[in-house]
Amino acid sequence: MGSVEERLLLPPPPARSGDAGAGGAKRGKWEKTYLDVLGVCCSAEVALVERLLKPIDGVRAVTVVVPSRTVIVEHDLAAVSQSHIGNIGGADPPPINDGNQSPRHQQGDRQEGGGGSSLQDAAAMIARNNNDGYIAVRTTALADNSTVARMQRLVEAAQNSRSKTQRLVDSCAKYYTPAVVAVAAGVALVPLLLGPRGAQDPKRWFQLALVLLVSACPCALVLSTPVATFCALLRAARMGVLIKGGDVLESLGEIRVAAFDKTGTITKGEFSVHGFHVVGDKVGMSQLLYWVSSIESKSSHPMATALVEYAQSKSIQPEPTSVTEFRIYPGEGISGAINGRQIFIGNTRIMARSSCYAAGAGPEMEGQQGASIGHVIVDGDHVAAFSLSDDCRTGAAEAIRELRSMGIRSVMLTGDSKAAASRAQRQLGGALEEVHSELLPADKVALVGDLKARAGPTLMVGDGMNDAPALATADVGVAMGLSGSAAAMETSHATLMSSDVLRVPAAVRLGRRARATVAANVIASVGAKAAVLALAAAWRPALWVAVLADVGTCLLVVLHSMLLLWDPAGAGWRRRGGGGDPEACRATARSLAMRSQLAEASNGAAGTAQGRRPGGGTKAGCHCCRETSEPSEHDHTAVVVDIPAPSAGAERPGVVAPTAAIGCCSSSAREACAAPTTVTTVNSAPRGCCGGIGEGDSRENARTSCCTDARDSPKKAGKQCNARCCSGGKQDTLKSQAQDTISTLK
Ligand SMILES: Nc1ncnc2c1ncn2[C@@H]1O[C@H](COP(=O)(O)OP(=O)(O)OP(=O)(O)O)[C@@H](O)[C@H]1O
Ligand SMILES: [Zn+2]
Repeated sequence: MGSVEERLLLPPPPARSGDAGAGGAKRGKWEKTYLDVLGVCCSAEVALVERLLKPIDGVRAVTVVVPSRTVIVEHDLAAVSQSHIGNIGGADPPPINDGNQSPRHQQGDRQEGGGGSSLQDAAAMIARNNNDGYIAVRTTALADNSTVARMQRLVEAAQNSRSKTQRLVDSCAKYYTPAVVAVAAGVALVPLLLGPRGAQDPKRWFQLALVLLVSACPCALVLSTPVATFCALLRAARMGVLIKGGDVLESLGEIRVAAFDKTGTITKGEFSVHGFHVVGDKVGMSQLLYWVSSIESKSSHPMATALVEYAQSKSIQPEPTSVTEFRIYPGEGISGAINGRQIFIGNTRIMARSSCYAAGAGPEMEGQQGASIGHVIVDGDHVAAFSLSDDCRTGAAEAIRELRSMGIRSVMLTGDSKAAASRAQRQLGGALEEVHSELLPADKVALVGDLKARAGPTLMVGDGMNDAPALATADVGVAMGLSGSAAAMETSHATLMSSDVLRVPAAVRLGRRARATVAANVIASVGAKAAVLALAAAWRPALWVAVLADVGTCLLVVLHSMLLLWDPAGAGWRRRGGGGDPEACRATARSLAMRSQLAEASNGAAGTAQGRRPGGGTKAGCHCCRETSEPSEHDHTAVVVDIPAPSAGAERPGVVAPTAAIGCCSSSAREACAAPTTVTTVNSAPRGCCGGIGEGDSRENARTSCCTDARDSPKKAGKQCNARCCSGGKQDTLKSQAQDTISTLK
């Protein structure tokens, strides 16, 4: 515990994203301070954090959210300052702010965070980009009222409610050892208590006490859960599912209901536009497509991509820079101002928001069975309607049927229209047991809560930012890692590293196997000890039998847990670096490349994008599967970013550049890689992807054979390059996830 305490008290490196920070949110007389404390990595440390913070005068409540490594301290600002709390909690002192945003936002969002540089740096930069001008800033709402902040609160509430059971378990555990020692001492002292008659055989009682102490040694019992969990997490990672911890695995095994988001989860999220019709004669088609595509190019919604492409197919080029006042209305659509016009695009809800009450979609849209209908409102006038649709993913129906065969109900929760939801249900052959449509993010949360109450432990699979609160509310939230939003990945408890929804039943099955393994381990370890004790009490206490049973059950538990690595589907024991699952490997590579792309997009990468194949993905080969992965038809997001090598000495060890990234073993980038290519650091790269690379900590360069044909050994190929095989994003949870994967794959 001492070392944990040290870690918690150590101020984290200021430049690292997500390590530490503090900020506050005013709650009347009381202040809430949020600390991102790197040291909190398991629930065992919750009690320690509470012990550190609760005794402070003026602190009313301390909540530790383990998954996000956040400590929320409610305190009286007059009695104890934020910086005092921050210092004790191990975070940088909180900066002065109006107290509206949690600092746990990642680097790009950390204006108020304790990262130490964002707000100052930003001001200096703006003052440099505007020497001769001036900047007018108008604040229209408190950050506390923003959608992101609201979602964050929903997420937080969901995560807080989960840690209570864990606390109960933790508080029981701390009484075990003292209790055993006390009982053993009692047994040893029995002869004294019994008086002269009992003292005849004090040696026997003493031996019995020793046997009790050895038998009570909970080695096998303690190993029974973590070893099984470790093996199951490794197995999950190999099949392309990143699970954020053993408790998630446990919950996976209990799932009774699976709720699926539609767009991007059950369906591909690749819309095609069926029709785009101008309503009235106020605006021409070209003008309209220009406005719509320019505004949509700022949105990450799958419909936006389709509308932009539709405009481009009509030779209209969007100009996102001409759009101002861009806003997203989750579950409704988007809005923006362009050429002095206020434009709203979305479903019927957005019409109400824009004070436009059109009679209907228009006769052109009639007969568009099962399509999603969208509307365009310009300065309060309904000027266009469009229809689009997308299709279910391959394997979605099979996944749902498989879940049903396991006794799990499947439900759809979608923000899309009833018609679009019914269309998906028809494509699935009516496999879903319930379909709920036209839901806002809060509706999804309520429905997940309802499913939990009436049907039992619930799993939610989703991809969008609008799914994040529901993912957090579910017993297990699973994000679509390949195409999903950062918010969904950040909030979820597990991430699918491919678009293959069949991994969902596979993960649940693994969760069940892990639970059964743990149960058998517990029974074996407790049973063996009970047998030894019974033998000792009934016959004679033999210390060697107790020791043998102790070591034997430990071995048994470990070997039994390792069976989880066995793939019952027939692939057997998969070795790292040879014969891995090509699809999982390929998917991991794609997803990590995608994350690096996201990181690049948000921060502005210092690098050049190479190997980008619009609509075709990147040819990627990974050592873990020893195969060169051909892109599938869905590999749209794959990207390879090679960072040119800096001049000698330019590399700065310890400088974290989370945006710097390269794709996984790109063959197409071979030439570029033949020249030394250096990635200074990748703080979340699951190095196992390329098998055998990446010794040392995450800041070191790895010399790998990434750029050579994946089938060739590094020596045979004769070319080596300094390269990180795969890079991840900058989120802290993703980082820890990746680090978990690295250690498991190691
Ligand atoms: N960028 C956009 N352009 C046009 N319409 C949009 C946009 N974003 C959202 N909408 C409208 O809002 C509706 C709800 O969006 P939301 O993101 O909540 O759910 P969804 O993606 O359609 O479905 P799901 O919840 O299954 O992922 C969409 O069906 C669409 O009609
Ligand atoms: Zn979705």
